[in-house]
Amino acid sequence: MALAVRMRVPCRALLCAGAQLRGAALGRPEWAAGGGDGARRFASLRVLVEPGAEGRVAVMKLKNPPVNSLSLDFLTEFLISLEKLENDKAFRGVVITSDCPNVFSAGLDLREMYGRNPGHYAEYWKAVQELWLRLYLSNLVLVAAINGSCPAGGCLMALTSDVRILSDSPKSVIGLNETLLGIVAPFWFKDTLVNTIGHRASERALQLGLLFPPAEALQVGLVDHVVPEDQVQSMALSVMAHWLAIPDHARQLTKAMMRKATADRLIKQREADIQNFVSFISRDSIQKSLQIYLEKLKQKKG
Ligand SMILES: CCCCCC/C=C/CC(=O)SCCNC(=O)CCNC(=O)[C@H](O)C(C)(C)COP(=O)(O)OP(=O)(O)OC[C@H]1O[C@@H](n2cnc3c(N)ncnc32)[C@H](O)[C@@H]1OP(=O)(O)O
Repeated sequence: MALAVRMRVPCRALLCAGAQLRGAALGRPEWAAGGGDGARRFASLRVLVEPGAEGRVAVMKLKNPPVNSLSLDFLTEFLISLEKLENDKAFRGVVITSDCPNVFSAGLDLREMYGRNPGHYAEYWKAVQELWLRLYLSNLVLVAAINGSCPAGGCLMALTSDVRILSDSPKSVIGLNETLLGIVAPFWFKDTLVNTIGHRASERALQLGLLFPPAEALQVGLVDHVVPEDQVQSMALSVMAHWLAIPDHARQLTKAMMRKATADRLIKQREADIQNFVSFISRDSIQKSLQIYLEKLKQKKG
């Protein structure tokens, strides 16, 4: 138990207080609790949480259209939802999936990293760190039901889960493609990938910014199952049942033992990591790369 207690993310209360303040400033929180069998259902603008069939599992649907990019507001709502679930002893597991067609998450919101001021970059990066720490160290069983494309920060988020199920569709590519944008995946992105697929495969994937199609993602170990699109959620729930058959305390302590060193590496240097991000992202050359990438995304439509 002591280990589980030590694993709690520091400054969590502080960030959440900040998150709620942000919400209030934006006219939130707008949590809508359901009645009847939906007593434990709640929703914010961008995150919908409903109980799965078995009651002990929640299904969290990300709905920040069009592509679930991880904006600061979205990250804030995501964190609050996760904290609610962590604190509700009724829940033992969460399936994370997308409410946006064909996209699980487009990753970090490029508009939060382009043309803003250093204070904004710092606030944003702190929220990104917090979400990663909270997901990576979660006591809950997390299953990512990846029902669409899953680049960069989307992939990072999926990699924090205990199990990944990917839909078998040409759109469902997954990977840390940061180099394609002219940016560098931070060490904790890299560590999370290495812990999943090993050093050599990570080195290749990171340098080339590979986005793996389903069969290759399965082969390299980036995902655990590839299933037809309409079976992603049912597969996630069935895998969840298997994981929930293990006593929580033993599973949680084992998870903590496996992940603590990786998380501690960031926890010990959070502030330096924020400063590093701010100075990197503020560089003219990086801003130029992001501008070009954003323009390419827009042109793709025309
Ligand atoms: C030490 C320093 C370290 C720095 C490390 C920084 C780390 C960054 C990690 C990241 O996550 S960076 C983000 C990387 N993400 C991507 O490369 C994905 C980009 N998006 C896509 O490839 C596609 O959008 C998609 C996800 C495959 C979906 O394609 P689809 O055809 O369905 O939609 P689009 O028409 O492309 O997009 C719709 C709409 O959304 C905008 N958009 C897409 N992705 C993002 C994003 N990540 N952030 C902000 N906005 C995004 C896109 O521009 C379109 O906007 P419009 O206004 O409707 O034209």
